[in-house]
Amino acid sequence: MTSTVELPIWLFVLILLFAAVTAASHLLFPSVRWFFRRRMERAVSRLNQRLERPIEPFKLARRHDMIQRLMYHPDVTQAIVEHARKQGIPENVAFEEAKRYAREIVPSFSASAYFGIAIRLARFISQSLYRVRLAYFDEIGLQNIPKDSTVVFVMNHRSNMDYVLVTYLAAERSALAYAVGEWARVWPLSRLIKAMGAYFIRRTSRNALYRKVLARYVRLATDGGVTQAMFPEGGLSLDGAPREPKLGLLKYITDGFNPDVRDVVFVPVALNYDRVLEDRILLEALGRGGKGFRAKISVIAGFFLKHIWLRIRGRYHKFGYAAVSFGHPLSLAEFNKSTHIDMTEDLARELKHRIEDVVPVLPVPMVASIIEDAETPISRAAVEARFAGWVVKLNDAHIHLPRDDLSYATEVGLRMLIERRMIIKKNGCFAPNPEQTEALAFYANSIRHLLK
Ligand SMILES: CCCCCCCCCCCCCCCC(=O)SCCNC(=O)CCNC(=O)[C@H](O)C(C)(C)COP(=O)(O)OP(=O)(O)OC[C@H]1O[C@@H](n2cnc3c(N)ncnc32)[C@H](O)[C@@H]1OP(=O)(O)O
Repeated sequence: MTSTVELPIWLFVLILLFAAVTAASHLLFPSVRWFFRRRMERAVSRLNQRLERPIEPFKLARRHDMIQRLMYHPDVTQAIVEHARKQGIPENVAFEEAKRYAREIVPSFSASAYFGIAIRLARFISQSLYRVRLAYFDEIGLQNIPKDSTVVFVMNHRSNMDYVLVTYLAAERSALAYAVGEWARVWPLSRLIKAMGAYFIRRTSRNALYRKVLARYVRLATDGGVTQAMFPEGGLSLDGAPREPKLGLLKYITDGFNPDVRDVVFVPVALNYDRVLEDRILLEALGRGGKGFRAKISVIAGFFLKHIWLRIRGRYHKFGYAAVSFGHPLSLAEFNKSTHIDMTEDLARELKHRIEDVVPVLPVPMVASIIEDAETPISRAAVEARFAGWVVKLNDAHIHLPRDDLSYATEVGLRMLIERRMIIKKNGCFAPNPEQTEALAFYANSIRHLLK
């Protein structure tokens, strides 16, 4: 063993390199990974002390383990066999296909990314664009949600600001795992969204294997107590009115629901705005028969650059009020006790009802509906009088009157609608701008269901 070996330098260097890589992968990397995991666990346990709903161990599980759990679940294994038979492909090929779906769906939550970056960014963006208000908050209902239940926030979808606002407003309570459509599955956005703990879903996928993997993941996350957030409408409202709910995710949550394991509590969330950032783009899509929501990067960049320039020149105004309501929670265990022909459908209808009930009534939507309903041009005093009338009639609804001042609220509504040329002023009276009737309707439609 003591004899010397003569080696060419390049071979000696190669041997050294292999030794270094082996040492790193077997010694250094695992200890670095252990170090960072310990650090993350300490950070999370500190976080959990202040969160109302602590981050669940399920969410912190290693992504690889979660994918394995999904892949070897009997339901998924059976779906793989069926898929292979139907497609006439070998089972290992079907297995790899299912694994691809699992990798696409399963997030890799990072508490530091969520609480360190996203929450701060969400607060900054929300407060710099809007006067953010909490319209209605069922304090007692939310406080009485059992700690061991799984909470699912179900919300209406009016703008991409929805999840920014709700993430910011729910920050003290918990980290929300959103169900995100395929539109966001572009690198690097997809990595960021997975780090937020959100999971990707495909809409209109007719692939039974994919849907089985998705259904199983939703089941695992729900049994794991993960606080979730979803938009049952399945997409942004194009005309401003609430859309019919899609049933898939709700079905995946109710299928196999066992109240003895863990209750599921749905929290209805309703959002409304004096100005929806994407309103023109949504109306364009509506004009194209709802096909394709086209938000060009150049348009978005131009929009923000214009407002940064206005801010530099001190002429920037926020986009009015943005309000969020947290409605009366629904316990699935309780809901399950009453008889249902189609539980999922009944559940979807009840949640839609609870969301719509608490949609915040803001100055612009209210003034827009008053002017849209007026047969003839209407004076400012008449607008204010009708506004006052609705405040009385809608005693259950959540009318946000800035400064608790009806006259000021009327002023805000009229000013913003004039500035955006959705209404015109002639001889002291206000009327819809004939070229902007859809835009005016877009805001009126958000509360139309309350003005019945
Ligand atoms: C800057 C700072 C930022 C800070 C921020 C931080 C965090 C930020 C994270 C990002 C956050 C982004 C947030 C994005 C927000 C969106 O992307 S919203 C759009 C995506 N979300 C959704 O679509 C949710 C609602 N959609 C669904 O539930 C849909 O059903 C699904 C699951 C997508 C599937 O849709 P689909 O393919 O059209 O199929 P669908 O006909 O609805 O039916 C599906 C299932 O429902 C069943 N079903 C249908 N009708 C019935 C019935 N009556 N009874 C029972 N079952 C039924 C069907 O049988 C089928 O079941 P399976 O055969 O699969 O078992």
